[in-house]
Amino acid sequence: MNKEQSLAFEKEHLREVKEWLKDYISKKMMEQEELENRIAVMKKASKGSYSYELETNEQLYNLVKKNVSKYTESKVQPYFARIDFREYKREKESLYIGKNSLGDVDTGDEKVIDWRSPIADLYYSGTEGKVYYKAPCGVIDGELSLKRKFLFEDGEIKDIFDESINEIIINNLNEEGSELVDEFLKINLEKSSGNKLKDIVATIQKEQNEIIRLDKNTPIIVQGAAGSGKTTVALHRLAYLLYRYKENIGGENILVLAPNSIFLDYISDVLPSLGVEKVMQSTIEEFLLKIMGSKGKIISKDDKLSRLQKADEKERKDIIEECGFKGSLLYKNMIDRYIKILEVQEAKVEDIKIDQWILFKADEIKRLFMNDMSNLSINKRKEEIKRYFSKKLKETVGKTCSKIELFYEFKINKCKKEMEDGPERRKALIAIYDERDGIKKDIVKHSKVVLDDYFNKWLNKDSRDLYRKFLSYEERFGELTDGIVEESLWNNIRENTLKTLDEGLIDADDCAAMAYLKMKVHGLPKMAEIKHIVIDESQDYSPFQLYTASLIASGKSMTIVGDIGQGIYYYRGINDWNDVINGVFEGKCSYKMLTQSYRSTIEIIEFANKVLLKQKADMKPTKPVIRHGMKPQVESYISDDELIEKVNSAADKVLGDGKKSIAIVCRTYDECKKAASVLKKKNSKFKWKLIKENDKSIKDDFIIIPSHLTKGLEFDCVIVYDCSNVNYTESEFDKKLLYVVLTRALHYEFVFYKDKFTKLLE
Ligand SMILES: Nc1ncnc2c1ncn2[C@@H]1O[C@H](COP(=O)(O)OP(=O)(O)OP(=O)(O)O)[C@@H](O)[C@H]1O
Repeated sequence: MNKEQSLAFEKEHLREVKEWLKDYISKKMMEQEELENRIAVMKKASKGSYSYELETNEQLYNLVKKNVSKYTESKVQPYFARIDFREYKREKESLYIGKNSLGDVDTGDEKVIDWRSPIADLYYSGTEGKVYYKAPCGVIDGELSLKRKFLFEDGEIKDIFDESINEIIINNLNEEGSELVDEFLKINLEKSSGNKLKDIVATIQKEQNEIIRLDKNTPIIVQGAAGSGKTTVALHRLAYLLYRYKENIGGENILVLAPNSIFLDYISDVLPSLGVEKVMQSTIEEFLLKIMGSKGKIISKDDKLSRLQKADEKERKDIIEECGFKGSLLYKNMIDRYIKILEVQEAKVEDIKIDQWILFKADEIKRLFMNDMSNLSINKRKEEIKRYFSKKLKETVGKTCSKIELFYEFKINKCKKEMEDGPERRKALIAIYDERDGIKKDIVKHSKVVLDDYFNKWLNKDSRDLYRKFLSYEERFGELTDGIVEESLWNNIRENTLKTLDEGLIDADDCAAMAYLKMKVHGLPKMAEIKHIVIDESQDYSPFQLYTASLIASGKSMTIVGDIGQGIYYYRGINDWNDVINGVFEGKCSYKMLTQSYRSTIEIIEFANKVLLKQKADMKPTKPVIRHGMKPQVESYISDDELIEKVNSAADKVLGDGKKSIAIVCRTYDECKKAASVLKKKNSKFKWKLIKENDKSIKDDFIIIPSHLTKGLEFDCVIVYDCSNVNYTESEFDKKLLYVVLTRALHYEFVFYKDKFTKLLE
C-alpha cells in the first residue's frame, strides 16, 4: 500500500472503531441503567439490612459505570499508534495502542491495547525486524513489521507516520555525525505551551520508556537536562506502576513531592489524563510538617533565598554554613547519636510490681526495649512491649498468685510449727490467710491499672519539644558530634534555631531533622501506606531530606528526578548524585541520565548552554531535538519607554505566530514589582499579571514572575527583564539561576538589559 492508500485504510478503520465504540457505550449504558433499577429494588427489599446480592450488584454497577466513562473519554481519539507484530509461529497481528485498553468484555474482542501493556513496549523500544518483549509468562520473540503513528486533529486522522519512512537523516548535527529526526515528534513539539503539562503517551522516547518501565523495587535517580522530560517521565512512570502493580498499589499509596503549589498545579492535569486518581501531592516542607504533626509558620527555602541574595558577606557565609550543615547526613548522624543517648536514659526502667510482687522484671523490659525491638521507634517499642505484656498479663498474674501461695504456705507452716493449737493460733492463721487473699485479690484487681500507669508514664507524649530538647542537650557534646563538628558552629546553629522556634516559626531547613527525630521517637502518624514516592526538582533537596523521605516509602521505592545544572539551592541541595547514591541509598539504587531536551528550539538551547558550560568544566551541553526557531534576541535599553516598546513588539511577534504564553522573568520578586509598576504606569499594550510566592496557580498567559518560581515551568516565550552583569554575576548561584530562566522558553526568547550585559552569556 502506498501512503495515500494506507491513510484511507486507517481512516476507515477509525470509523469502524468509533462506530463499534458508540454501539458498545450505548449497550453498556443500558446495562448500567438496568443495574441501577435492580439495586433500587433490592435496597427497598433489604430494608437497610446487609444483602450479599445487593453488594455484588453495587460492585458490578461501579465497574460498568467506570468502564462507560473510560470508553466515553476514548471516543475522540481511541488510539494513537499501530504496530504489526508476528509472534514466532503465529499469525501477524495489527495492534492499535491507546491511553486505555478498549474491547468487548463479553466476547473478549480487543480493539485497542493499553500503552502500558507489555506488548506496547515494542512501540516505544522496538525497531522493525526481530524483536522481543517481556510478558508475565516470559520473553516473547517475534518480528515487528510496522510502527505507525497517527496525527489526530479534531478526532480525525490527519496524517500517518511510519517509522523509517518519515525519519529524515540529518547529517553532521553538533559535529557528532548523523541523527534521525522523528517528524511526528517534531510536529508535537511545535505546538504551543498551555498552562498545564501534558501527557506524551504517543511520543515517549526510547530512553524515557526505559525509565518509565523500570521495576518498582529499586529507587531510581534520574539526572536529566532542562526540558528532557524528567517531570513528564516521572508522572508516566507512576501511571505505569499503578497499571503493572494494580493489585498492590492504588493512587492513595503514592506521594508526589514538588517544589511549590504553582508547580503542583502545573502538573495536576497529567495524572488524571492518564487515568491516575487520588495521588497525594505536596511540597516536602508541608509533608514533613504533617509527619511532625505541627502547624507552625514555615520560613520557606525561598524566604531564605531572598535573605541570602540581600545578605552581606558575613551573613551569607553563616546562612550557607548553617543550611549546609542542617541538610547534611552528618546532622542526621548527630540525631542518631542523640537517640542512642535517649534510649539509654529511657532504658533505665524499674520492675512493674504491686507491693513487692513483681509482675514484669526490669531486665526483661530493658532487653525487649534495647535489643528485640530496637528497629522500632522508641514509642512504638513501648507500645509493643505493653501489648505483649497485656497479652501475658493473665498468665503472669496466675504465676504471681502461685508464688504468693507458696510464700504464705511457708508462713502458715511456720505459724503452725511455732504456736500451739488453740484460739490464738487460729486467729493468727486467719490473719495470714486474710493477708494472702487480700494481696492476691489486689493483684488480680489492680494489675491492669498498674500496667497502664507504668506505660502511661513511660511513653513520650510531648513531641513538640523534642527538637528543642535535642538542641539544648549540652552534655557529652563530643559524643554527639563524634568530634567532627566545631563547637562554635554548633553553638551558633543552636542559638539561631532556638530563637526561631521561640518566635513560633519553623525553618524549612529544620523540617528534615524535626520529622526524623519525631519518627525515631514517635513513629509515623496514621496515614495510608506510601508505596512509592516521586520527587521532582530533587537537586534542591538536602541529602537529609531525601534520607527522611526514603524512610517513608516502603522498600525505598522512589523515582527521584533532578538536574544538578539547575540547583539554585546548591548551598543545601545536591551537588553530586554520588552523595545520594552512596549516602542515602548505600549504593543500592539505579542511576539514569536523560540528555536530550525536548522543550526548546536548537537556538534557545545553544544559547542557554553557554551559561551551563560556565558552571563546571565537566558539564555536558544539553542536546536539542532538531527543531529550529528564531535566535534569542539580545537588546539593551536605556529608558522605561524603550523597554515597553521592546516588550510590546516581542509580544506582538509571539502572538502573530499563534503562540500565547509569555513570561517576563525578573531576578527577584522586588524587581518583578518594579517591572509590574513600570508596565502599568506606562500603559503597556498588554495586561501583565504579577505572580507571587504564595500563588496557587498560573491562569494568565501574560505574566511577570521571579526567576526562582519558574523552575519546572515552561512558556512559549521568555523575556528576561534585565540580564545585566549586576543582576546575573559570575557567582555559582547566578550561573544556575540564569540557566533555569533561559531554559523555560519553547519557541521565543528575548533578553533585555540595562547598562552592561552579563558576562555569563559571552
Ligand atoms: N517524548 C516527548 N514527546 C513530546 N514532548 C516531550 C517529550 N518529552 C518531553 N516532552 C516535552 O518537553 C517539555 C519538558 O518536559 P518536562 O517539563 O517534563 O522536562 P524536565 O526535564 O522536567 O524539565 P526542567 O528540568 O527544565 O523542568 C514538556 O513540554 C514536555 O511535554
